[in-house]
Amino acid sequence: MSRLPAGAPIVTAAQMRAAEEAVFAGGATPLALMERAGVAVARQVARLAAGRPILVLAGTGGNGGDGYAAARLLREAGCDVRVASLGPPTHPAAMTMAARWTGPTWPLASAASAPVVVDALLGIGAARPFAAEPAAALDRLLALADLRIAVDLPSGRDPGTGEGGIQADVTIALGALKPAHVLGDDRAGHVLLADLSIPLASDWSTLSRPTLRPPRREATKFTRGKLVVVGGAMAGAGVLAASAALHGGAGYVILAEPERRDGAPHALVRRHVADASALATLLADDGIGAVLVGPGLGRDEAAQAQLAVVLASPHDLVIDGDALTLLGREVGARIGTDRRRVFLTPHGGEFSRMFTGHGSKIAATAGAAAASGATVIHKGPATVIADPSGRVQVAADASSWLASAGTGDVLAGLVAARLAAGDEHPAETAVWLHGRAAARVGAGLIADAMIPALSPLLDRPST
Ligand SMILES: NC(=O)C1=CN([C@@H]2O[C@H](COP(=O)(O)OP(=O)(O)OC[C@H]3O[C@@H](n4cnc5c(N)ncnc54)[C@H](O)[C@@H]3O)[C@@H](O)[C@H]2O)[C@@H](O)CC1
Ligand SMILES: [K+]
Repeated sequence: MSRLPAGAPIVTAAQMRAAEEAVFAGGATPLALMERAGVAVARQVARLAAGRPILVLAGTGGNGGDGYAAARLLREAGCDVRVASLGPPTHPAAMTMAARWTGPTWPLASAASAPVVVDALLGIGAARPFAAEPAAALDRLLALADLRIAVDLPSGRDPGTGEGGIQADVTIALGALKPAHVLGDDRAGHVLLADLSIPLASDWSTLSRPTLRPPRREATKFTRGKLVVVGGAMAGAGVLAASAALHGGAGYVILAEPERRDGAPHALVRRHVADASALATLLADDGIGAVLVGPGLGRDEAAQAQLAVVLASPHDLVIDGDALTLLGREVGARIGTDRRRVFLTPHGGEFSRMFTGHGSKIAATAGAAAASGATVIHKGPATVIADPSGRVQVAADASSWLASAGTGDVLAGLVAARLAAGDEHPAETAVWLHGRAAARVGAGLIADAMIPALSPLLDRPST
């Protein structure tokens, strides 16, 4: 997935149409807006085609209209352009754009291939799968192309969920990103955002770049963020989370472990906590900024007892891994968010054990945050962060090498560190640091290697 613009709004197809209507109410015509789309598409296609012949596949609706407009502009600019048409346009502005196109036009079924194919068949109005004949012609033309550029969406892709659709190398999102540009598989290819000057308001956006500041001059190790990580049966998970917390900005990290253990990092304060009552004693400390429970916790009775103690404490919490599975459907009832902030960091499986999500991953995560009162960091190829107020940020361009054991422990440790340190947006900062650290480590990353990559990011937030 490409590097998407930071902090860019993400809108549903319905919101996009409403925003367009507002532009029309303000005096712009649908034809003028379609021309803007055509200009944006033609500019990108000319750049990417670099002189190669171009075949524009034009549908019958607004998406096809964008295609006819782009084809005309490309031809005027001297490019070798042909159009393959799905049929006569039915959309009024598209009819005008088709009439203004005077270059060579073929029916889709009999069109000759070209090295650059521009897919302007279906956008946000895709209503059903293609019939057999256009589907076969499309497959043939796409297979023979060197470069496939989708206008607004790869045709057939569900704008809300990112499911289905043709395979594109580049997708030019028109006016705003839709969920399909950040969710689903990588069939949208490299996503470019074309600004059509359409005013938009949305609670959903791509992840913003965080504001990272060094500790205040008067900071002490305790005021910088005192964090307790509740370790469990799998010792490594707790160490990874606690190490990430130390490198991610917490001033004082205690790892509470069921057995006496030693080892690096030596900055980590290790406490032997034999049972739940010892944990309760450790947590009876007002100076604690946050508690992380879950990484390597296990799911046995001892783990249940530890989790109950953590939930009974008054501290802000990050709940991850096994602890999420232990909470299951009871999560909302058990976490109690009226006196504190709670962050849940599920992957897809853990999410579905807690919540009965509806709709796209964005909608389901927003629903889970509203229902539980917690901020939900729903991990995966696209990590969706939803807080209970309805605000959603999506990190969709993280390295696929992150699909590796222990990277979740690192993320949980980072969220907890930022929470303990008083970061206003701990989840967003943590996900950003996590993604950038993975990018720095690169191919073949292992979770341990991410940890030393974190500190330089705190120092140079713009990298
Ligand atoms: N978002 C924006 O601000 C703008 C959007 N425009 C374009 O307009 C598009 C939306 O236009 P529409 O609402 O007309 O929708 P589309 O053009 O995406 O699709 C609707 C058309 O395709 C046909 N169709 C649907 N499924 C089909 C199938 N399986 N096989 C064959 N035909 C099928 C429908 O009968 C209809 O004619 C956007 O995606 C974008 O490309 C631009 O023109 C202007 C600005
Ligand atoms: K398209």
